[in-house]
Amino acid sequence: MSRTRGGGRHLDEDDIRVRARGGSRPRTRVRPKHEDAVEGLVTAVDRGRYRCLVADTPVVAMKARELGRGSIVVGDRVDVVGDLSGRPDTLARVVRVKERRSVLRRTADDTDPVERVIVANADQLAIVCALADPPPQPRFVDRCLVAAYDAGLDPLLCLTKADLASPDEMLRTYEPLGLPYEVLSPEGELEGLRDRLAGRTTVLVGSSGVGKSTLFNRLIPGSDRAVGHVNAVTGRGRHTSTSAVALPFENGWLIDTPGVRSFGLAHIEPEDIVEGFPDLAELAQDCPPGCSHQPGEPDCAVTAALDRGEADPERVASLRRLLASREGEADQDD
Ligand SMILES: Nc1nc2c(ncn2[C@@H]2O[C@H](COP(=O)(O)OP(=O)(O)OP(=O)(O)O)[C@@H](O)[C@H]2O)c(=O)[nH]1
Repeated sequence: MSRTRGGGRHLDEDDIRVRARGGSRPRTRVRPKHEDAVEGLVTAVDRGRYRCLVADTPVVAMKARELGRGSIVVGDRVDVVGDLSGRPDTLARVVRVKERRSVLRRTADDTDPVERVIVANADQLAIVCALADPPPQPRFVDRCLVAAYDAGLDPLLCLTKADLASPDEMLRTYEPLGLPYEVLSPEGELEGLRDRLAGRTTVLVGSSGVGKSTLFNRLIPGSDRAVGHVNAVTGRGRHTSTSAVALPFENGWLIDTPGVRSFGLAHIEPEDIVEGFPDLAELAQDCPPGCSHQPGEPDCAVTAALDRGEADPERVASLRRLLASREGEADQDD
């Protein structure tokens, strides 16, 4: 079996056991080569069942045994065989997972080395943060940014409840990062946000109460987030709040992650965060190995450039904040 860089597996001919010539009886069970497999997109996962969209038909599938323990997540492109009619009580089989373009991961907490893939093949991370009720949570935003940089997703800041408070302070905080953002209120236009989402695969994250469901339901009226999750895979009323669900939106996909309230970042190396700041990454090449880039760190080339006036102080401050959030020093928003 060959493994691809993104963790996908392809079966090749070595994987198919060939009966030695000269056997007396023909095999009764021929292992299919899956040449007839059809490509599908995983839109929901629930306890070993994968809802896949196959040529516009929603099909429920299980994982073929030969795929072993490797995970299949929402956003995966897969090859499916078997009953693809989508009729109730039919079950197809996922036989291949295609190479992933991107992988959004989290660790359960900052001390847990086990990383989980949450979503595959997304290209944008929409970080939903309220301006009031609950108060803005810049540290949550920072952690999401680190996860986005690590996954290679473009971050998008969605500031909700602008009818309750001004976005100015949050915008000042994030201005040095040059983040795209949308300021949203109940009666306000959604056109700008729609444009940013159209044609892309966007994962939405936000902590409880920030208005993520409200936003989802405005963008996709009738999607009824909570009920949607329950029915997406099994058609039954079971609560599946921890798994992601992809919904089609304007030639792209919106992926809701109801169970993801924060990102454990233990799997992320500080260098990966610095890479998110190309201007500072170049300077950091002259730092000693393992440099924290924090004030007082000996021989830090970033600090030296800052002192010479050759580094943007706001960007250095942002980088330091994100590095600190990786260390868990700024885990909780006040
Ligand atoms: N004033 C104001 N209230 C809002 C806005 N958006 C959402 N709300 C309210 O905020 C509360 C929380 O909204 P939800 O959409 O349920 O928030 P959520 O992020 O999905 O939270 P969970 O359901 O806990 O995941 C609800 O009472 C909404 O009516 C907004 O733009 N302005």
